[in-house]
Amino acid sequence: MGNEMIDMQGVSQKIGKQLIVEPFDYKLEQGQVLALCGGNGAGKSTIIRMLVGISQPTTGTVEVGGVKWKQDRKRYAENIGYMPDDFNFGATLTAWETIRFYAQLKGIKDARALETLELVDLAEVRHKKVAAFSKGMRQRLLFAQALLAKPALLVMDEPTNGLDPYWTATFAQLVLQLKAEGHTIVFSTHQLDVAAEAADEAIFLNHGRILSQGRVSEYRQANGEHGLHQVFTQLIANQ
Ligand SMILES: Nc1ncnc2c1ncn2[C@@H]1O[C@H](COP(=O)(O)OP(=O)(O)OP(=O)(O)O)[C@@H](O)[C@H]1O
Repeated sequence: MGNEMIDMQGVSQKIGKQLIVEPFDYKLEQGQVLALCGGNGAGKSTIIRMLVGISQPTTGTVEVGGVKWKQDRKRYAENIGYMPDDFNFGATLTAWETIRFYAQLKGIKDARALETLELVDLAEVRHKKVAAFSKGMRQRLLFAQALLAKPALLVMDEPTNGLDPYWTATFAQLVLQLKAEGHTIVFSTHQLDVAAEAADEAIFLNHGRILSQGRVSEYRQANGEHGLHQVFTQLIANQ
């Protein structure tokens, strides 16, 4: 048996009569970074929701850290930190009150809560209300929330959405830093340059179908500097 953090076998998702994600198999080893790449409505969030256990696949099985959701939901969830897309924190709370709320839910000490805010450069503004935060600052708070418990698997849906160029580049660096600390990371993105910089593997999706999956280094080797853009454009053109 390999050292897999994620093992998805025969996974698909149907909503009503519509096949949202076609059946696929995928394994990701511990300590690796995966980027889910695809346009609007490709199925990225649907795969992420199945991975974190918010929704169950119509067919197939998902294992995280050797645990199936149905076997042991608590242990399954304990492995995962999740940054959803499109999430609004309670706007009446300050950033500090917000992160402490999530920390206390998980039995995490204040020192760690502060450390995560420092990591996303929000410690100094932590006593400001989240209502006064920009979209990018809220994204960074959401990122901090996902990191609180130092999860073995960090799953992020469109994490760079709303981030300025500085924070987009910083995000890629943070992913590499977290990888070096041993985390396994999955994130979805429209930004192929972020995928190229931070990911070891990429999955290209379109209309719920995986068109290609492979090592970023191999895509780069085969297609040069603009490897991922080239692959994506060709895959869509060949559809
Ligand atoms: N609850 C639902 N009911 C019906 N259709 C759904 C539902 N959830 C998702 N879909 C459809 O499934 C498809 C995939 O959606 P999904 O949100 O996974 O895409 P995505 O790749 O994350 O897109 P985006 O980049 O726009 O966020 C879309 O066509 C969407 O309309």
